[in-house]
Amino acid sequence: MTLHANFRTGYVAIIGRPNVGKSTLLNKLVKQKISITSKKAQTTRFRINGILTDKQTQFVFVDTPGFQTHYTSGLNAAMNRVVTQSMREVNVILFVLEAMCLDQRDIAVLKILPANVPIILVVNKIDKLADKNRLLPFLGEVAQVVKFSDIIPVSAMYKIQLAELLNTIRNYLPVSEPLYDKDEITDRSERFLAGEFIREKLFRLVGDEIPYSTSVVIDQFKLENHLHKVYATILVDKPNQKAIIIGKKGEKLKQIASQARKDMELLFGEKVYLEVWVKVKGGWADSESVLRNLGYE
Ligand SMILES: Nc1nc2c(ncn2[C@@H]2O[C@H](COP(=O)(O)OP(=O)(O)OP(=O)(O)O)[C@@H](O)[C@H]2O)c(=O)[nH]1
Repeated sequence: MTLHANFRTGYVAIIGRPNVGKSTLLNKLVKQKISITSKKAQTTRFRINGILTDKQTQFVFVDTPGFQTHYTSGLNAAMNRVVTQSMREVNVILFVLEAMCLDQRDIAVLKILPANVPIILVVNKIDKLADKNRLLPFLGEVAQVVKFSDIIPVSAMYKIQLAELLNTIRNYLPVSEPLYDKDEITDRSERFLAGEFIREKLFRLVGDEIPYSTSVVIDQFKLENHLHKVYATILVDKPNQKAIIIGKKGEKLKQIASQARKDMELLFGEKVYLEVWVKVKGGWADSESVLRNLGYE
């Protein structure tokens, strides 16, 4: 590919409280399912890069975990560290809000944004607005809290104004050659994404109280004659949680594994053999060494 004379490349952080639509936005921008989405809050725990390369620009997106203001376990402290770290290294921050919703949790996130990085306010879910006239006064209210470089209302889900958003982001990226091959969508390994898919199904299919205390570990990930073999363990705190995840006659776990396997096959483009076990591991969310093993810094 011959490079455009003013080709730009840079890092973009997507920040916002849980459930405002950060993962959806990233997925729609990079046009492929990479980050996990769910109706429940806080499904993203890791930093995930999504990469979009067009003729003039390479956007390297950093999807950050839902910033946690309510709980104080070691896990959430680790997650907040990841958020703060990822923000200092980027060229521009997208601060995502849900239209007409500005509360203390959003303000808590706004307070940790670094002063020296441009911030674009992305007001998401405008498709839900029955009365569009209410948007302008709302934007005025938010602009009083922090000075934004730009304000772009969008609907991530319905891809409204995403081209405008990309054009605006581009203005803040330095002229530079691409950092990644143009076909790369994420620098996360397939192994990592396999774990993310299982976690997503847990969030979708298991009752409310369970997922926050669970984690997924990929024990083995190998490719044999075009067959991906994935062996995973879901770690839970208590035996009753294990029973819920497994379900009656193992039905729930079967459903989780089968849906996760289908997503993996789509992404890898090949057949997947998936085995998922559930193990009780008390108190893991507060143990520093377990957190390190799971990939948190
Ligand atoms: N109506 C509407 N719903 C949206 C839009 N964008 C996201 N959603 C929904 O909002 C919910 C949360 O979206 P996510 O993308 O998982 O949110 P998130 O900010 O990444 O959440 P965490 O991972 O918890 O931090 C999901 O049910 C999405 O389908 C949008 O533009 N319009």
